Amino acid sequence: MTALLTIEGLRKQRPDEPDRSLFSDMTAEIAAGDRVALLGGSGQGKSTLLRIIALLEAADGGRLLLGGKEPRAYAEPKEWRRQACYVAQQPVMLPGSVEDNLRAASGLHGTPFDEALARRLMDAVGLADIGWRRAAADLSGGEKQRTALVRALLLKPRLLLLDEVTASLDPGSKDAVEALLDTWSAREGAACLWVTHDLDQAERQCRTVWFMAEGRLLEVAEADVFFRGPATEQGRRFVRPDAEGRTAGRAEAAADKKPAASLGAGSEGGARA
Ligand SMILES: Nc1ncnc2c1ncn2[C@@H]1O[C@H](COP(=O)(O)OP(=O)(O)OP(=O)(O)O)[C@@H](O)[C@H]1O
Repeated sequence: MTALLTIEGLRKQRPDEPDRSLFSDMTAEIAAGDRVALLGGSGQGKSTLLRIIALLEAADGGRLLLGGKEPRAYAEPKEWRRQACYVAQQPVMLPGSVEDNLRAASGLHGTPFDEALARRLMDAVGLADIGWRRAAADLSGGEKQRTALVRALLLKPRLLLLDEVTASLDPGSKDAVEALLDTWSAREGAACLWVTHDLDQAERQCRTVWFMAEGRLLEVAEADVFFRGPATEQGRRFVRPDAEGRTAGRAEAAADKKPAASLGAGSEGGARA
């Protein structure tokens, strides 16, 4: 079966030092509906890789295929980006109101705006009471982050590129977003590629880990195998258990499984084949 996303020998030079690679020889695949955590220390190029996959930045070598097709086989980059949607850590709100932002995707792609779904999604991320006429620029960082996520989900992408999407959220909102993405991924068959520094979140949300270190994809492993014992010394140092067996990135209270989000009646309508 054709992978949803294939990256082959991807290479990126460092923006500040073009003679040195940021990463090279990145080869991996994501299947439809898969959930992958892209882990690694700060500055490895995780966000850069997500942005390359979303065609927001160019690679310096290698190939990308989405649904078995290269970017040039798509009529326009926006058609690729609708299917492989990047959700930024620092979300950019478009000028105008919350509603303008929620309607942006349908405006761009000429598809009808599903207001009922937008309301259910805003409810699921804890923004049921936010006024849609409010200026989007005035929202708090966490409100912007959740609005940007809902805006992305309304596109019904096949691949969500999630760049630390819960980083500005309080614990309750973070749980709500995780529960929504759980439900959404199962219901829509959307694959998720998570960049997160929260190892508990990675373990809860993902079946597969891609571990980046030393400018390469050093390990691709099932998440439970990786978290039980990384295959490389670099991986073991990254996971680094303390005396109680926890790792540096783990929040103590976060080990419990979170309840699934309810999207209410009618949200099955957009399920993909
Ligand atoms: N536009 C840019 N100009 C100059 N340097 C950049 C630019 N974008 C990224 N970099 C550099 O490229 C490297 C990789 O950045 P990137 O944000 O992709 O790493 P990361 O693994 O996501 O890091 P973190 O975990 O800290 O978010 C960093 O050294 C960063 O400073």
